[in-house]
Amino acid sequence: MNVTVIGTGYVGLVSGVCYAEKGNHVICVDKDVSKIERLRSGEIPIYEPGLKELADSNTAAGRLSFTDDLTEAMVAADVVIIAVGTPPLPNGEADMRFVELVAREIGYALNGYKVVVVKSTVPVGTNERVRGIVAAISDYPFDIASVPEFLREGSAVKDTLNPDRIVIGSESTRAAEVLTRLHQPFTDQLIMTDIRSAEMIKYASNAFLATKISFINEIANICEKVGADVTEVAHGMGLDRRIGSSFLRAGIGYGGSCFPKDTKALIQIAGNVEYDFKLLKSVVEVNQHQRYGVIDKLKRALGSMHGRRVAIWGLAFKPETDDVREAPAIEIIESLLALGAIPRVTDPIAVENFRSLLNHPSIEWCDSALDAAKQCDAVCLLTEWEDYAKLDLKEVERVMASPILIDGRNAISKEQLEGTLFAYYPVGRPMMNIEDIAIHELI
Ligand SMILES: NC(=O)c1ccc[n+]([C@@H]2O[C@H](COP(=O)([O-])OP(=O)(O)OC[C@H]3O[C@@H](n4cnc5c(N)ncnc54)[C@H](O)[C@@H]3O)[C@@H](O)[C@H]2O)c1
Ligand SMILES: O=c1ccn([C@@H]2O[C@H](COP(=O)(O)OP(=O)(O)O[C@H]3O[C@H](CO)[C@@H](O)[C@H](O)[C@H]3O)[C@@H](O)[C@H]2O)c(=O)[nH]1
Repeated sequence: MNVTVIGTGYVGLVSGVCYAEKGNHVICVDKDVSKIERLRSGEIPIYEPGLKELADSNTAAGRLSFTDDLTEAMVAADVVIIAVGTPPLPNGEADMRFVELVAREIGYALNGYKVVVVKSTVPVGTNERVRGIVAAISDYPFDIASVPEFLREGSAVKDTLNPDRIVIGSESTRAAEVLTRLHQPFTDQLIMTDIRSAEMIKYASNAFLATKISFINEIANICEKVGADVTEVAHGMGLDRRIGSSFLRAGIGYGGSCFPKDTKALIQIAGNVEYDFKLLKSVVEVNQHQRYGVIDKLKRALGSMHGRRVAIWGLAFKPETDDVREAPAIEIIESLLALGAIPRVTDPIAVENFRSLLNHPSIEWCDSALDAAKQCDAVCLLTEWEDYAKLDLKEVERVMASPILIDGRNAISKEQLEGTLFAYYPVGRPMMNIEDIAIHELI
């Protein structure tokens, strides 16, 4: 099948490469000419395990190509997939500008029957708007369908090639048949539904996962007060199949390009039909507050933060990605700067992206976790990179001014702490090594 994918962000690029991997001829289009040039020269602009190998082999096999010319890319297409961004507007609503512009471009480029798929995460009713925009421009026949994307960054290729399910929202038998043929090689779990339900499944799924995270974070906060261990609690809960063990890792809250934006968008979608989504509003509020637990623990350990050197391990919103969009690290570092502290920051791959978001003269950029810890009064682990869970903390302790470790992701093991004098502050678990007393009184 001939597939044209519009937008080469995470979703467009990964799904385009994976459609090619399943034997389709895929042309990926982006209006960002420099991105297309990089892709044509074999460079992958995002960090995503396994993506480059797959892109290279499919390009070499002649199944994958890149262009900035949408009209040319659509000539032979059976399916045209919209995968452009839907970033948040200041009021939380999704910004539909890019989707609507692409719909117009599709209208002008249409040259015969095609299935137009909306893969971007969009409010209910958007597919109908896209249909209206295309139909107002073109007389050629086409069908519209919603195929939301559920990939996670960092495991996007694996998720796309082995999805739990693929949701296909369509109201035309012809489109449903085309999209079944396109997606059957990925899974037997094809959920055929109407367009509005498909659009809603995406928001409801993200909102539910975000709810699990905020729920376990609140349980963690209570655990800290009553002396229970949230990792034990989550394990005990998760074994109940009705609950499930995933997305019960307590920490500093969710970030990334999806949960923060999609939860706020769903609150707005509900508000637009006069429904007050109270539960989801609390989920967002809990998440916003959770990151400041790191600052509270630092203050408890160090007293005044002015002039304190604080190492930050991890800037990305999660491991295995260089994406820093809505990363909790942003507000944590801003708070440290406001308190007069000196953040010494590091991340295996996200430093450059972070620097382009927040480049304050007081931030010290470091090459490694050990380098960042030098002469620091405390270390805060904000992203659970595997490397950090392997660090020799005795070595880290030696370079620090005082051995205080705030673990925002419960990533450090008991074994790592053994033989050190670290005051260890995890999330929702008992502290280890020394009593819960202010270190500044000791030193
Ligand atoms: N990032 C994820 O993990 C993820 C997962 C599931 C769903 N989604 C959803 O998928 C959509 C895309 O997300 P993303 O993270 O890939 O976006 P992104 O912002 O990383 O990339 C979007 C791309 O679209 C391009 N673009 C914009 N307008 C264009 C136009 N008129 N013609 C051609 N290209 C154009 C941009 O240049 C950019 O390269 C969003 O709605 C998002 O919510 C994202
Ligand atoms: O138990 C958990 C699981 C996740 N997180 C945090 O939640 C955020 C999101 O993580 P994850 O869902 O793994 O990453 P995303 O790439 O943002 O993927 C989510 O958002 C995508 C965009 O909509 C969807 O496609 C995916 O299905 C959905 O998982 C990250 O900050 C994680 O640190 C936790 O704090 N605790």
